[in-house]
Amino acid sequence: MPCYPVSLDIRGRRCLVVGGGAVATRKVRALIRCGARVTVVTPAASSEIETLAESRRIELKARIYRSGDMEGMFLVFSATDSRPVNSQVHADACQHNILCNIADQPAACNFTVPAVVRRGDLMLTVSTAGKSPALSRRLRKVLEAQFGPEYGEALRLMGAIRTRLLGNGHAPDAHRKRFRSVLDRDLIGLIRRKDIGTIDRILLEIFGPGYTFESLITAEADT
Ligand SMILES: C[C@@]1(CC(=O)O)c2cc3[nH]c(cc4nc(cc5[nH]c(cc(n2)[C@H]1CCC(=O)O)[C@@](C)(CC(=O)O)[C@@H]5CCC(=O)O)C(CC(=O)O)=C4CCC(=O)O)c(CCC(=O)O)c3CC(=O)O
Ligand SMILES: NC(=O)C1=CN([C@@H]2O[C@H](COP(=O)(O)OP(=O)(O)OC[C@H]3O[C@@H](n4cnc5c(N)ncnc54)[C@H](O)[C@@H]3O)[C@@H](O)[C@H]2O)C=CC1
Repeated sequence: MPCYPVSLDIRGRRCLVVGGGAVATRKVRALIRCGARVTVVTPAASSEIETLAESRRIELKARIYRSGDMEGMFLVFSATDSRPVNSQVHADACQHNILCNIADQPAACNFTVPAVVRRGDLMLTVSTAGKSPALSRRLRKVLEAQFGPEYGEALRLMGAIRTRLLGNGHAPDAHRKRFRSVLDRDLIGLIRRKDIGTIDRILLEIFGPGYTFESLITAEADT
């Protein structure tokens, strides 16, 4: 059965990470970057987890896992080196209906974590449904080489144009055509070459006065 892809907004949500080794640390790093409220439960933590706890960016419970740790969690990750502990976390998460990721048991995961390339708010992900993380990593590197920072900037520009157009009313058919034509005019290449003069001429032609690269790009902050 294929996996269902989603992009989760986890800002302010409580997430539990059981374990404090290399895999747990990778999960913690990704979670706090996306604004989650992270609790780590582990008797032995990596220095990165220790530092995050000291600066109060995460909560650290320096002990072995207990079923009660699951209470009130939005997502749960188990990355201990003990299969029975990981299985217990899985059983507890199932009982509480909480989505869980179990590091050593892809088949028991409700969700797996893909390899990620970020360019501003643009996110490219690779998943192999747990079959080959090495292949995910390899494809991530291919994507990284192919999609440079210009894609992040293009997204910022397209987002700003869209916000402004939608602010003036909905007209999906007309908007779709205009968005396609700006992309058809090699917007990405023009941004890569920093040819702002040509971009502004194209924007004027397609969207009319007031749509300049500089004004749009400064209006749109990455989230
Ligand atoms: C199922 C999943 C569960 C989950 O964690 O969500 C899972 C499970 C396991 N990983 C294992 C090993 C490795 N994991 C990596 C790397 C990554 N693993 C990631 C995700 C996932 N790993 C999920 C599936 C994602 C998918 O569908 O592809 C990435 C993409 C994202 C991230 O973790 O941040 C990140 C790359 C980030 C990047 O570089 O961009 C490497 C590569 C390396 O380090 O060079 C190796 C060694 C090479 C190899 O084994 O392939 C083992 C075996 C342990 C053992 O041998 O016993 C298991 C357990 C098992 O399979 O039993
Ligand atoms: N999903 C993935 O991307 C990968 C998964 N793995 C799997 O993930 C597991 C963890 O890998 P590493 O982080 O390298 O291991 P590690 O040995 O560095 O860390 C294990 C951690 O689990 C903690 N732990 C042990 N018992 C515990 C308990 N009862 N409660 C709470 N914490 C406990 C330990 O204190 C330690 O911090 C491995 O068993 C491996 O099979 C390995 C590589 C990649």
